[in-house]
Amino acid sequence: MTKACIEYFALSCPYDMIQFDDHSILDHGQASPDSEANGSSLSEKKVTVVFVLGECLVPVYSLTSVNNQSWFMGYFLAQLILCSMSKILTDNIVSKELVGELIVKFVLLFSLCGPGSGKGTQCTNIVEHFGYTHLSAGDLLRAEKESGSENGTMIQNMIKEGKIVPSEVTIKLLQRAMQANNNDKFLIDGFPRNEENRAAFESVTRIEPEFVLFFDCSEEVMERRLLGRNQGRADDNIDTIRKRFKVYMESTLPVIEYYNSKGKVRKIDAEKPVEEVFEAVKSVFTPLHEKVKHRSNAPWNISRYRDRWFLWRIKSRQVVYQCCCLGVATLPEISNQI
Ligand SMILES: Nc1ncnc2c1ncn2[C@@H]1O[C@H](COP(=O)(O)OP(=O)(O)OP(=O)(O)O)[C@@H](O)[C@H]1O
Ligand SMILES: Nc1ccn([C@@H]2O[C@H](COP(=O)(O)O)[C@@H](O)[C@H]2O)c(=O)n1
Repeated sequence: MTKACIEYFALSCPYDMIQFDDHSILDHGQASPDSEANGSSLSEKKVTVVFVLGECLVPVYSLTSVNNQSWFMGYFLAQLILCSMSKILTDNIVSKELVGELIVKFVLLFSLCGPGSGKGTQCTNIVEHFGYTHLSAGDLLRAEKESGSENGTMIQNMIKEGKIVPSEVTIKLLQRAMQANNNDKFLIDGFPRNEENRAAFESVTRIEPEFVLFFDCSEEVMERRLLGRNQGRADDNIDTIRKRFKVYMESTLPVIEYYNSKGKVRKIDAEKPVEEVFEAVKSVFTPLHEKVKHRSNAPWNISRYRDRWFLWRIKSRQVVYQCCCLGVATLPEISNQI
């Protein structure tokens, strides 16, 4: 299992080791004003390439170019991987520690708490303070319903009943939202709501969360907050609220227990005032934020290899490369652009 793209290896590989089956890469290099992509320097240069092992191994063959440099590096990587992989691996694996400085992590966090515990409120604060992209599974489902999608009626009924929408629908919405965003830090709120959500997400995306936020709050307080929310939500009525609590106890708590057994849950007392809850949230986020703040500012790109979509980015100067498989998907709107 690739843990949020953490399984990296670095390969140090001289360019002349690569058997290009097509000289266009050299032609492209000569045409490029960029010295790293210059054909004459190819044979002299040694590069370190960081990439993910496992299913994400062959990611960047059909890629959209954002600029010449990243096109070049993407093409180079594809060639590197397509030629004698086993030789490269056995001869050139550098220790994971060495990669530490180069790695840019793809950070994923889940916020999994009872309805009305204040996760939406705190996620807004986290976005402002730490620069995460907040994806609320509930918001995505509500927007999908409003968009007139063929799943609209089903989603509406499930929300009204406080039931959990089938994973394939929710995961597709999450994937799309992640693909449309260049950020490398995602905070996914209200997901996974049950074991099926969790298992399906991990199997499709191969991503595990860095940690899971758990806002601890009694039903009494959550109920009072939901009834006072006044946002016109179809599920903020006492009947649906009770159903949601039942679903939460039966389906969501086991997921929290699962992550707890893996040491990933960060429990926060959510009954305190908003500001105090956020102080506790900050103390959870700050160490992680410090750890990854040297990340690359290279943009994320999306490409497809065979039936899999990949999110990738390359920083050419230090040759930092990061890739994340977003799973098997048919996304015609994106495939048309590639
Ligand atoms: N710590 C807090 N103290 C008092 N009120 C709060 C606190 N946090 C949030 N609220 C209020 O409680 C209501 C519910 O909060 P919020 O929408 O953030 O909950 P949620 O967990 O995202 O709910 P849902 O799962 O239904 O989307 C809102 O009106 C919000 O202003
Ligand atoms: N993973 C999810 C998340 C939400 N839902 C449905 O949306 C409702 C509202 O969710 P909030 O996160 O905004 O509270 C929820 O009660 C579910 O009906 C879902 O199906 N799957």
